[in-house]
Amino acid sequence: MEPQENGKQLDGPTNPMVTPLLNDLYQFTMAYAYWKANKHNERSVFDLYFRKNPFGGEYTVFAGLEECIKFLANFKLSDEEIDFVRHCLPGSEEAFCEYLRGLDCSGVEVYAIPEGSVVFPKVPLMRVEGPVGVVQLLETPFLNLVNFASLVATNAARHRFVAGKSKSLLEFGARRAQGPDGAISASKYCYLGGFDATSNVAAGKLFGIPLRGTHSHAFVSSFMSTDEIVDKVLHSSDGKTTCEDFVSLVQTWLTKIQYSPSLRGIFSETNQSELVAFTSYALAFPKAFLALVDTYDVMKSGIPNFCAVALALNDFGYKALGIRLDSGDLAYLSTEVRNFFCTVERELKVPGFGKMIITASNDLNEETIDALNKQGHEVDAFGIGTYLVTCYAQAALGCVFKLVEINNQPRIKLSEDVTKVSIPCKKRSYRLYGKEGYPLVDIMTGETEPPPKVGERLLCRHPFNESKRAYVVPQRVEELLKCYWRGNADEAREELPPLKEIRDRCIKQLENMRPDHMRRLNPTPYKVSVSAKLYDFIHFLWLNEAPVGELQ
Ligand SMILES: Nc1ncnc2c1ncn2[C@@H]1O[C@H](COP(=O)(O)OP(=O)(O)OP(=O)(O)O)[C@@H](O)[C@H]1O
Ligand SMILES: O=P(O)(O)OC[C@H]1O[C@H](OP(=O)(O)OP(=O)(O)O)[C@H](O)[C@@H]1O
Ligand SMILES: O=C(O)c1cccnc1
Ligand SMILES: [Mg+2]
Repeated sequence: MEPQENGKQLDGPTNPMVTPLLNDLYQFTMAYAYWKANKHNERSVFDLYFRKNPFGGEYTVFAGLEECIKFLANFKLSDEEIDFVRHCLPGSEEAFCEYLRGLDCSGVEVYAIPEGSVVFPKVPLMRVEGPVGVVQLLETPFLNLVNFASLVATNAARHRFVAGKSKSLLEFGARRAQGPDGAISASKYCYLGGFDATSNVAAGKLFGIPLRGTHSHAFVSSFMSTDEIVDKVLHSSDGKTTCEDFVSLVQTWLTKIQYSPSLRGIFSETNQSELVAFTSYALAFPKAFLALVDTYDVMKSGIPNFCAVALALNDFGYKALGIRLDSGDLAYLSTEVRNFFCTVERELKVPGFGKMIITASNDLNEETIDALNKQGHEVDAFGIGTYLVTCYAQAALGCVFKLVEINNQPRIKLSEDVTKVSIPCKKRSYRLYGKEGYPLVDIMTGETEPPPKVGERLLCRHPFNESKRAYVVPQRVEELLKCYWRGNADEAREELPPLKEIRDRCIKQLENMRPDHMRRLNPTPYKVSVSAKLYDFIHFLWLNEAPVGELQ
């Protein structure tokens, strides 16, 4: 099989560790047992879905699909891998190796909700069909590729929701992420979920994500004296004039600020080595000067030092970018800093100085941003690491992969816990939109049922709770599952869009949700339903498969 996308060979997954062996042993033992029983080519249908929205919310962002399709398109066991699998299955027959050697995904079909969509519990994100021997081997890699991707994309979307549209959100997590893949995946999917940029250079190169960053305390504390600045020359931004001694110019500005009537009193002496560090950074990046201002004291040292350098740059046609705060009370400090910048703008008549960018970082998460909003703050950009990329508030999404049909026979998995009962049958799903343009309900139907029609009243039933049902007259009907892989068949399938397009889709869908589903406190659950026919069938099969107990 030639893995192709519109005639082009599809690359493999981003992480070369994603191979058919990135699997649980039991997938191979089952594959062997299917093969032994000559069942391996039976046509199976599996649904990949999750049961509960993460982070106490009522929505989830679906991510990871592109990586799954790239994995599928390149699914092939090497001879070395086959030898290892054989070694793991003592007593297995040599002929099984022949089977594994010929194994690929040419007989597999994948229908999925487009990546970046807002999705809900129980509705299949992916429907995977094909010979049970090979589809069984897709369970673990697919779940691995979707679970963290969707969790971290949802976490990013929630941070965006609380920060608001106008703030810049920067992902700073590489140092704290769970290993290299945790870092790369988090950068990719935080961008998908609505972040603006990452500090992770590898992710910038791999996915074209905008790169952003400031500098650290090490840079500030590494400087000790003015003598360390050897080259003090700064050419103006238009190249027409030259400042021979930028260090002295900065010092002159610091003195001016010190004697400015409205600024006097906020500070007296600033830390000199910090000033040297800022000056040196400005000489390296005159067009993109920014400073971390909390190494010694934000208001008494960092801010006046920063302003002295920024004003000196301004004399030669450069506009400084802004500052970063990395400790202390971020609401209070950002407000104080903004006031200071505005006073400088007014007193020293430097237009735009008050609009300098204030970036905040330091163990930020949804709650702290919410608290800052409530207190009032002047932060323009949030740099977020640990809580975002490790998904500190919830360890896993809990996506599962369940058999719903084999040889055209619907299958069900029962459980004492009704939320864990699977919804049988090869299904279709639709999103029904109401009069106000919001999605109202997702509905699953049997594969052969006629689709819901615009303007036609339809009964939507809770899959397990008999009394929960509603009539819906959809104003728009969107079929959710689209074909992303059809083995070798030439028939059209969906393209894999660039990451930026997936991100745009995600942002648009999140904006189009009814606000009560999105709020942080006690959000309204979005309705997920089945057709009347599917409801009846689920309960018929349930009764059929559940043994009747006997009381004695
Ligand atoms: N106004 C605020 N309201 C609520 N939380 C805040 C506010 N300002 C900062 N925070 C958060 O409070 C915590 C403060 O962290 P911590 O107690 O470690 O102090 P720190 O400022 O980092 O001190 P240090 O300089 O000693 O590291 C961080 O998680 C930060 O995001
Ligand atoms: O959301 P976060 O996990 O805080 O990610 C960002 C943090 O990473 C950097 O410093 P680092 O944490 O390495 O050092 P620090 O704790 O001494 O600031 C940066 O200064 C932020 O504080
Ligand atoms: O660029 C930054 O400011 C940055 C990057 C990673 C972690 N903390 C801060
Ligand atoms: Mg920190």
